[in-house]
Amino acid sequence: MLHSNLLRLVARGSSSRLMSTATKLTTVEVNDETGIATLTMNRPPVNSQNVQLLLDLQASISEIENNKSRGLILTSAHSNVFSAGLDIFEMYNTDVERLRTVWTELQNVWIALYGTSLPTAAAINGHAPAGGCLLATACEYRVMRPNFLIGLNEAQLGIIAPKWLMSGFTNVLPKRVAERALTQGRMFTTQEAFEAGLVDEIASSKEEAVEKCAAFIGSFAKVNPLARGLTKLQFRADNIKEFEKIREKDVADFAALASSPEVQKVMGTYLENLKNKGKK
Ligand SMILES: CC/C=C\CC/C=C/CC(=O)SCCNC(=O)CCNC(=O)[C@H](O)C(C)(C)COP(=O)(O)OP(=O)(O)OC[C@H]1O[C@@H](n2cnc3c(N)ncnc32)[C@H](O)[C@@H]1OP(=O)(O)O
Repeated sequence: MLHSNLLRLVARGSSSRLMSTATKLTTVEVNDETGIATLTMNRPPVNSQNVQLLLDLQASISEIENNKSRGLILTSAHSNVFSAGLDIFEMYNTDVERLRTVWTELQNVWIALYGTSLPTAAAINGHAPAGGCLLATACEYRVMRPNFLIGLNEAQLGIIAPKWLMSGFTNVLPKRVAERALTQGRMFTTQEAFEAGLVDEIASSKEEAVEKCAAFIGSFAKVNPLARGLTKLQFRADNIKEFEKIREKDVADFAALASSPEVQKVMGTYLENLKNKGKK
């Protein structure tokens, strides 16, 4: 009953409050009737994850946890990109300390999202490569618009994704599909992602994606939130424990790898290709 009431309210497009926007790069809006918070990334043009966006995401997740929201929907303010992953410009031609900060803040966002007891869902309204896919797979449910791409393409960039970064991905895909995709650095189309189980539903618009995410969160309306949250965290405990054991070494390993001349060269070429793409 509660669940169907919730769905009706969602469908009617009930009013919502814009909470503190934390900063300029994310906003949090709580639907007054459903109590579900929508966290929107807004760093034009592609929500590439620089340190500021990563810090703002953490602040917004904490805000949502503290304001008694019933769940969190992550989405993007842009029409064709959910998030382009880490800001490669911020990692290119920089010092080791900056690289350590970038990676530490990426870890912090991931653990905040993966490890929250709140119900979480991603309304993937555009491309979601690398760090974009990481955020989407840290959530419990994914709804994606058609004709976009999602995946962990690190292998194509000459980078080995650490285990924690793969864990959301490997949790939702059969092992052999995940292994092949990760070793190929494969980007899935929306349809392929749906067929493989990487996304749960396809929606024709962002609004529909957000509604479907809200319906997923609404499906827990009759479940005790404490029992739900603790059950979720038991499922995730092994990944979280393993991550906590290696997190400092992982920062050092990333900074050493990303600052190496070979990887800096790959980044330079990659950035050049991205810039030239726009001129073609
Ligand atoms: C080499 C990396 C080495 C180490 C890092 C290890 C860590 C890995 C985790 C990561 O997250 S790495 C990031 C990986 N991300 C990607 O490979 C995505 C690259 N971007 C794209 O494929 C496309 O931009 C897109 C599919 C996301 C969107 O395509 P479209 O809508 O056609 O936009 P444009 O390609 O024209 O891009 C617009 C604008 O944005 C800039 N940009 C795109 N992605 C990034 C990024 N990740 N970091 C910084 N900047 C990015 C792009 O250069 C364009 O800039 P203009 O100034 O030319 O407008």
